[in-house]
Amino acid sequence: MPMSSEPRIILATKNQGKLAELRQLLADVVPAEQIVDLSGFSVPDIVEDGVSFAENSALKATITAKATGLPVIADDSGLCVDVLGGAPGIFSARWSGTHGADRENYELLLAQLSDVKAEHRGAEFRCVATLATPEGATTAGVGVVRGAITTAPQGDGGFGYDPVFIPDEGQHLAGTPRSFAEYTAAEKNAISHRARALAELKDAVVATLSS
Ligand SMILES: O=P(O)(O)OP(=O)(O)OP(=O)(O)OC[C@H]1O[C@@H](n2cnc3c(O)ncnc32)[C@H](O)[C@@H]1O
Ligand SMILES: [Mg+2]
Repeated sequence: MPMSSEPRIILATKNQGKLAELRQLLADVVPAEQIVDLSGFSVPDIVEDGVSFAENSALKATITAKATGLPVIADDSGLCVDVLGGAPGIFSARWSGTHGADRENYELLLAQLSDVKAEHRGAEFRCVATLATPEGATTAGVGVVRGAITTAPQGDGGFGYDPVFIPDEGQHLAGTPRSFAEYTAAEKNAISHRARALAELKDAVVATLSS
């Protein structure tokens, strides 16, 4: 890999929470100064009209790579609740009707689940991360983390639905069950859907940057 501080890979997300996590998750394979966000690039507005995380993730990555001429990583993700048949799913970002209204989105979800007993509150975060080259090649990684929906928000960290999601794997950590919004960044990055999707992509990222 050339020792250059030129941007070499773009993270194609407008979500600041995702952006921070993706930067941390790539830190072991790409020097920080070679990873840039969308600011400074002219990319057409992307309509996420796919019907799966995979389709929307590929749309965001391929359109951005073609528009910028650089390799791109995009992430499409969301919360899938068992008793809602997998909703909000691909509609997670605008479940309440307003895109990116995190509090309204999780409050609506909690209201919808208000009569659902603890044993039926299972859910999972899903993420598909796509690496696209300007030539149109794509590689995808998929990640899932299982957990349960709380009855009230817990914690101020993270973003999106983190205050209402308690990961099953958190049970080995000390103390009462904590939501993702009560995890440190490192704790969340150790088990998250996004970390797992990125782990599947890392070899392809290294190969693309060294070609
Ligand atoms: O499309 P981009 O620009 O990447 O940003 P976005 O926020 O619209 O992202 P998505 O279309 O992938 O929608 C994903 C939504 O799912 C939620 N979400 C995804 N990962 C999450 C996580 O790790 N913690 C909490 N909520 C998450 C969050 O509310 C996001 O807005
Ligand atoms: Mg989006």
